[in-house]
Amino acid sequence: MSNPIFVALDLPQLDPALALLKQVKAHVGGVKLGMEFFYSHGASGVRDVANIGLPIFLDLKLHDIPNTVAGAMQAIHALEPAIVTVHASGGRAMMEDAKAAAGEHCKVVGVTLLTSMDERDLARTGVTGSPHDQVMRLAELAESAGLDGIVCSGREVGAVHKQWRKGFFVVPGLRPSGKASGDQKRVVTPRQARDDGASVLVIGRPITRAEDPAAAAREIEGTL
Ligand SMILES: O=c1ccn([C@@H]2O[C@H](COP(=O)(O)O)[C@@H](O)[C@H]2O)c(=O)[nH]1
Repeated sequence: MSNPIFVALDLPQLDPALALLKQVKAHVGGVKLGMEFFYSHGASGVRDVANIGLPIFLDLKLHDIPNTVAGAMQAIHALEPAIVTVHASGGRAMMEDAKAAAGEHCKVVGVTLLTSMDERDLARTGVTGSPHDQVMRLAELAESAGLDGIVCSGREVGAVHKQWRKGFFVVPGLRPSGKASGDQKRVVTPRQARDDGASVLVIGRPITRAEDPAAAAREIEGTL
């Protein structure tokens, strides 16, 4: 099995981000670039990262009307991302149009419920029920819209995997045992998520903020 770890390169400066990626490259299978990276360094920053030779996951969490999201998907074709995110709560038509506009080799996955949210946070948005129920509901919607998979926490991935056998499941909110959760609330270990059916393990700070990022990535890889 190829390495499922995608390191989340949430760093404000381009050169240190590229240097860090070169250090950890041997121990990860891809790189995840989110809003912090994209808004700071744009398409040219993405190309600089792509030159290092790892698959690119553009975690832009698109969420707008269908026409606008489809236009954004077309605009990022040239960057040849392997994976792009949209918010599943943007609705079925938005997800259908996002998938239709994506490049042939680009997986489109729907963010269900952010891993930084628990039941109380969800209730404050006006949604009653558990995070588990909300993830299952949005997973069903994403599948019916033709997406490749979803983003969910490791607490739900086992159940979603049973319901959507061919789905592609991206799991952030991962912490090796004993490491600080920070702002993440629905947390599991990388090994647990992998055993429960995660296709991609998104790991940021446990690697990028480690004293020795290459050693941290190697250690996590060794637990899988
Ligand atoms: O529900 C979600 C969706 C996306 N993320 C992203 O994953 C990484 C996690 O970083 P850590 O430093 O390992 O906590 C980050 O880039 C988020 O934007 C998420 O955490 N949860």
